[in-house]
Amino acid sequence: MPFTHLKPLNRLLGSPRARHPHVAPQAVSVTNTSTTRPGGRSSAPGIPGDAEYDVVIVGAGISGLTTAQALAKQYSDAVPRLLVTEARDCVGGNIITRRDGGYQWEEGPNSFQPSDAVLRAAVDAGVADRLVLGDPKAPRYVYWGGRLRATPSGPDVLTFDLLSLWGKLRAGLGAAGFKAPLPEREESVKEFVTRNLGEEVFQRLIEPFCSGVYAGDPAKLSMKAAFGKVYDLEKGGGSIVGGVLALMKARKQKPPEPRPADLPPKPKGQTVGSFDKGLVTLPSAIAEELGDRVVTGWKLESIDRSGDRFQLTYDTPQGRKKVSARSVALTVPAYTAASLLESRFPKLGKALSSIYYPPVASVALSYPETAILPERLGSDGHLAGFGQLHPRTQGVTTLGTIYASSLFPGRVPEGKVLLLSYFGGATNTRVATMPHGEIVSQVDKDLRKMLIRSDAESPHTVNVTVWPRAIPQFNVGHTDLIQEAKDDLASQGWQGLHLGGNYVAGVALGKCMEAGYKQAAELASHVKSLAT
Ligand SMILES: Cc1cc2nc3c(=O)[nH]c(=O)nc-3n(C[C@H](O)[C@H](O)[C@H](O)COP(=O)(O)OP(=O)(O)OC[C@H]3O[C@@H](n4cnc5c(N)ncnc54)[C@H](O)[C@@H]3O)c2cc1C
Ligand SMILES: C=Cc1c2[nH]c(c1C)Cc1[nH]c(c(CCC(=O)O)c1C)Cc1[nH]c(c(C)c1CCC(=O)O)Cc1[nH]c(c(C)c1C=C)C2
Repeated sequence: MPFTHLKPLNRLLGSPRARHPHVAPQAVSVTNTSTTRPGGRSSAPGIPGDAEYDVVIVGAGISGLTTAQALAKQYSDAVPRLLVTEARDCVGGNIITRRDGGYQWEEGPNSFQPSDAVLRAAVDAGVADRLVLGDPKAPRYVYWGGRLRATPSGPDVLTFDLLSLWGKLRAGLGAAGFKAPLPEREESVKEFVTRNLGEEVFQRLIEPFCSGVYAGDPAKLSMKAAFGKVYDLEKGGGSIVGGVLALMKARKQKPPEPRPADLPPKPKGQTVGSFDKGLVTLPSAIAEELGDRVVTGWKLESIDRSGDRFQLTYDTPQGRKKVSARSVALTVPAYTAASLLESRFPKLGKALSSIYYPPVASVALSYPETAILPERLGSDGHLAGFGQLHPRTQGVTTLGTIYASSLFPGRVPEGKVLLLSYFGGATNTRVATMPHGEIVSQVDKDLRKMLIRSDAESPHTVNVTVWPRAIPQFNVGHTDLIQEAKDDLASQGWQGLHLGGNYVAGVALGKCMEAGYKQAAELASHVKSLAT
């Protein structure tokens, strides 16, 4: 289990894509083989213009789809007329699974933490039997001082060698409360962690962890917004240990509600999950269940208000269409929400357009198993572990690499390994304009320092995807920006327009799903309040 003594942090913590030339591609990928993207849906031509709905959800990424799924399953009485609209020709948003030549890989997210929200979505979509879980013991490595070192995994918390003895002592003392108090001003992740746990924990564990979750810059990310649960520990308990104890006491006094009987058992340890045919299984299954309540190729062009209804104008394969709704959930990226609303809501426009999305490349390379350095092989002779992260100080450009073929079975031809590396991010924005060949060469060069034999043959490039705007950064001030945007909408009585999506919910897939369920309840309650 990685980062165990920081477990709370972990816990929180087809081309052309667009049907229309004016829809900006979300990611640009080049695959060595021709494939079609699973999960694609054709647009439903049957939706009439000027149709009236109770709720319209804009965006069929995981946030919009789980909101719709919950509305359809739990609130169909309050919300009988529901429509989900997606600009691209397929559902899933960032979730893109591809398969070809014996390989299966993810271009966007690679896995999720199997929280109850995720399990609920899988059960409701009828795909719980297709869940696959990674080995909870698979180590995560950090490259430090010329070696890959396992992050602590419980029993080895005192002996692991990623931190020095002094680093461990400093972290222990700080966690117990021997540290400067929480300041009034909002701290960055770097400031918070250095103050609480010391420089070593920051440099060797948390800085790479920020790459592995946000591809972000920890000097800019906000502790409160990016890792709120850990922030709350110190705030609520005076120290990290104090916060954990207070939380345990509160849980004892008010035990959690029993889990619904239809959910699969809670997975043991800190594992990650996917589906046998990849992450796209879930959005595809939800969209399938929703049937003609989902339309693709529908790009929202404008939103207006008339009386107590919202008027939405779309560019669709059948031309311009208008629909009206009592309530709208906008689950598009922050920059899209800003451009749709800024003329009427300048404060919202300024707030949302300032949320930064750095570019990230995901690079899938395959090597023969014989190319792996012998010391990286497990007792079964295969590459062992979840993956590795590379602190920015260690002379490696690639942010990190997931051992994709080790994590879940059946994703490579016999005798091969598939490594999914990430490149760029908030501290290396040059990736957006780098030729793909150059990115691949650099990743390969980096891997030969740590994982691949220096004399190994060149890798087979399975895929390179460059996300020009990959992940929203929860930088210092983020919580205030979201509040400003919501306040601006409320000031003109537009509470029926809900802002959703990962820049509000949190970037983890599980967070998006959790927020989707909450948003469904709010939308249903808004619609009910209008009806009475
Ligand atoms: C490279 C990468 C790796 C990641 N790895 C992980 C991981 O391992 N685990 C994890 O938990 N998370 C990971 N994430 C984060 C996670 O994938 C996202 O936070 C999540 O998928 C966001 O879902 P969403 O529905 O909020 O947004 P999106 O997926 O962005 O969906 C928004 C949708 O809105 C549509 N849209 C945009 N404009 C319009 C318009 N005008 N009209 C109609 N529709 C519109 C878009 O086409 C899109 O489909 C990763 C992300 C990236 C980019
Ligand atoms: C640039 C590299 C990235 C890698 N994954 C992501 C990026 C930006 C995005 C990402 N990864 C995770 C999440 C969800 C977090 C959550 O709270 O559930 C997101 C948005 C999961 C994750 N991946 C790694 C860790 C340590 C975590 C946290 C949860 C866990 O422990 O499982 C590690 C990791 N991510 C990447 C690599 C190369 C890597 C290496 C070990 C890629």
